[in-house]
Amino acid sequence: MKQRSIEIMDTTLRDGEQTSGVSFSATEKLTLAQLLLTEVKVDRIEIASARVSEGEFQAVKRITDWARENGHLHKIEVLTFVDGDTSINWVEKAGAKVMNILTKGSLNHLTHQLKKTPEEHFRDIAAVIKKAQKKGIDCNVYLEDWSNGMRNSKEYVFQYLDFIAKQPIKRVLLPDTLGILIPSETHGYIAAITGRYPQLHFDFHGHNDYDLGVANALEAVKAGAHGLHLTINGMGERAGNTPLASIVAVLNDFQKDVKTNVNEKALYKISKLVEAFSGFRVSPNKPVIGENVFTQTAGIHADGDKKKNLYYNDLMPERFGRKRKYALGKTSGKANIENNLQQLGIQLSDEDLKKVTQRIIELGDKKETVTQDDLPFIISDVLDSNTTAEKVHVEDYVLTHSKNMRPSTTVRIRFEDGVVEENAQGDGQYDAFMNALRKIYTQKKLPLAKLTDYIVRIPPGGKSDALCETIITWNHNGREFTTTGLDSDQTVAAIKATQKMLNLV
Ligand SMILES: CC(C)C(=O)C(=O)O
Repeated sequence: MKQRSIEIMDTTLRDGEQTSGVSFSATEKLTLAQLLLTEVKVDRIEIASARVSEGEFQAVKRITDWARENGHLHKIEVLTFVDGDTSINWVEKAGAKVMNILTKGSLNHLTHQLKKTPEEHFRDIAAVIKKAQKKGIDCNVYLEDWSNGMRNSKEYVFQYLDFIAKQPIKRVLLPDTLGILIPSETHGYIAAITGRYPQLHFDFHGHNDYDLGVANALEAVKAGAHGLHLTINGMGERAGNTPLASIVAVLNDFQKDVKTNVNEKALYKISKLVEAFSGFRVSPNKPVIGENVFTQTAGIHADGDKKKNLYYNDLMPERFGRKRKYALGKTSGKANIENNLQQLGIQLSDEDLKKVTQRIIELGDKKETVTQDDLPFIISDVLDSNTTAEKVHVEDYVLTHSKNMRPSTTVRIRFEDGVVEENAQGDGQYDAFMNALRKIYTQKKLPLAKLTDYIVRIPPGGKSDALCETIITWNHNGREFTTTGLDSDQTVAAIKATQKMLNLV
């Protein structure tokens, strides 16, 4: 099948930066520009608005310097205004070669904001294009508020397009400025325009106010649009712009008669980088790039995946440089855990698997999220307590913590010959626990190992805050040894480590 190429213009560095509270530094802009063009392989990038600030000027300059040396200069675009020479001079000084001129795409905007007639506006636009041309700068034109223009002043839009069709411009950029379009409307408007002006190149620029950014972009393509404007992570004013990753996946999977140059494998990486640079967090359920979107939580899905790929769809994580994950929690079940163990290369007996599953369910019940990285620690903890023949068991305890009073603990320890209970205060809850234990051991005239070191840490590599590991070093009659305890609570983890010690001396 012959495929039509869709030009992808990324505007993360211009419209995306209009996300409330976001500002990229010049270095961040340069890094993202380089990655967008060389790794993500979008066709063009819009990197700034002219005249904004000295910082913005420096950022544009650094990007155009790099782009000139690397053959990308004509892929770098700057938003400019119908302001005589001002924007043109700014763009020229910054070394850019393409400007996207912001013009009016609705009679309402033209009349009430610019207070001009269509003829006056067209005259001003033509003058700007002419001056830019003389300086060797290419022009595209934005029809701001175009979607409202089509709804309420179609005649004006066509008058404008008749005018612009005679101008030496490269592309006409059609923004749904307020994100008000629904897909059928987008299709109708774009089809009418591309049908009437087959000689012109049209880009669709969507916003996501009704969560229809992707659907509108798809319809624009179906109706004959030649290019799309997108942002990484759907950043942008209000509800943002059409997200690049989502629409690329949709086009690749559902619109086989078109193709883009975008490299799917780079989409997750660039998403993470933009998230880090912007501080704008990606929702975990954001398609393609969200943290959770390739994580199966329900055990039944993991079971189906193992049996015959029963839950397969085309949206495979590997396409985007990601991996399928199986969540560990109270609904995860045996199959999820087995999948994780398989990925880690660990084999367990049925009995041990049951115990590990039980521990994960207990943690899940406490609303803790367990990650794959936590799994080896849970296994070691559960299986460790299996193998230690329990002579001594910490049967019950009460830990109290109060303001202006010392923490206290009541402990009940079961020995082979009966249960002993004591209480004590301490500098902290664990210290109080140890003081009570010491009383019990003194009473029973039993030796107790001395604590020499105490470390608390989140299991290394663990990305969740579900668990902490307490590692205690003991000395008994000159012999040093270490025990560990794992729990969501630090003191409980320490008590578990202590119980192991009681059974080792
Ligand atoms: C500034 C303009 C071009 C814009 O982003 C829009 O209309 O959505």
